[in-house]
Amino acid sequence: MTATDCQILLVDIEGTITPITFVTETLFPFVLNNLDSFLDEQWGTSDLQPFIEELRVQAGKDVDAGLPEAVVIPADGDDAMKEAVKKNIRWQMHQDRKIGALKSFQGYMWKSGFVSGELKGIVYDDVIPVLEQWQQQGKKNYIYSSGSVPAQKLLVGHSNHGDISSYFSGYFDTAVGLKVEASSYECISQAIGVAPASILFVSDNIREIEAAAQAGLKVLIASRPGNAPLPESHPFTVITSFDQIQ
Ligand SMILES: CSCCC(=O)C(=O)COP(=O)(O)O
Ligand SMILES: [Mg+2]
Repeated sequence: MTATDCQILLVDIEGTITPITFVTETLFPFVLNNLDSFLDEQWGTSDLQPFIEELRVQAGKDVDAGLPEAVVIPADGDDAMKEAVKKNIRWQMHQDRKIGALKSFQGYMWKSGFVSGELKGIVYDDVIPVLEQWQQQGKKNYIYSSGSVPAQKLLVGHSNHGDISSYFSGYFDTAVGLKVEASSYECISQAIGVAPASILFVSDNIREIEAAAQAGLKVLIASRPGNAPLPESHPFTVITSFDQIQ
């Protein structure tokens, strides 16, 4: 079976359909630059509360796991807690952690930026015709990213190509498991209701590609400007543009 025999195109975001620089030079600075004022304004609101609780629970796990420099978040709700949350987020973002609690919070902060138009998701031009073509052929496109599902929807709903969400039939984040674990791809295959071999996964991260291949998915590595270098030798096909998907 070749890639075009697949029924499902499952794409990563950062480094695959979106430049890494958009994430590191636009999305992440938006959080870091607005963090203090955002938390000062939103502190105590019921909308913010679940995100803070998720961060607090994760901080407890990080401390228990003995992570160096892990920042404890107290449960008292006062200024000390707010300052610990700020410190915790900065610590996690400094390490570019792909942890659900951080990703959910980032997505919550990005919402105002995408809705106001200050943020516009960047999607490579070569991606759009392929999404369109797969859909026209009765196939389906999905996203699997470490970014939270709400953040994924914001990015494709407010992109440089307009609202491209109609090309996507569904979204997965690390709620199904880490992207470097084969079981996550088995979960996705079950959730979509197709055999792993009918799914083509495209990602810039070779560890994710290895995990997906182990689960039986077809895989392609995306090599985009600015992506991390790949090992000299590996068994996978590399594409530099989505028009090479065939
Ligand atoms: C709107 S998704 C934001 C990008 C992000 O935070 C991220 O971690 C993307 O990771 P990926 O799994 O898509 O490489
Ligand atoms: Mg990626």
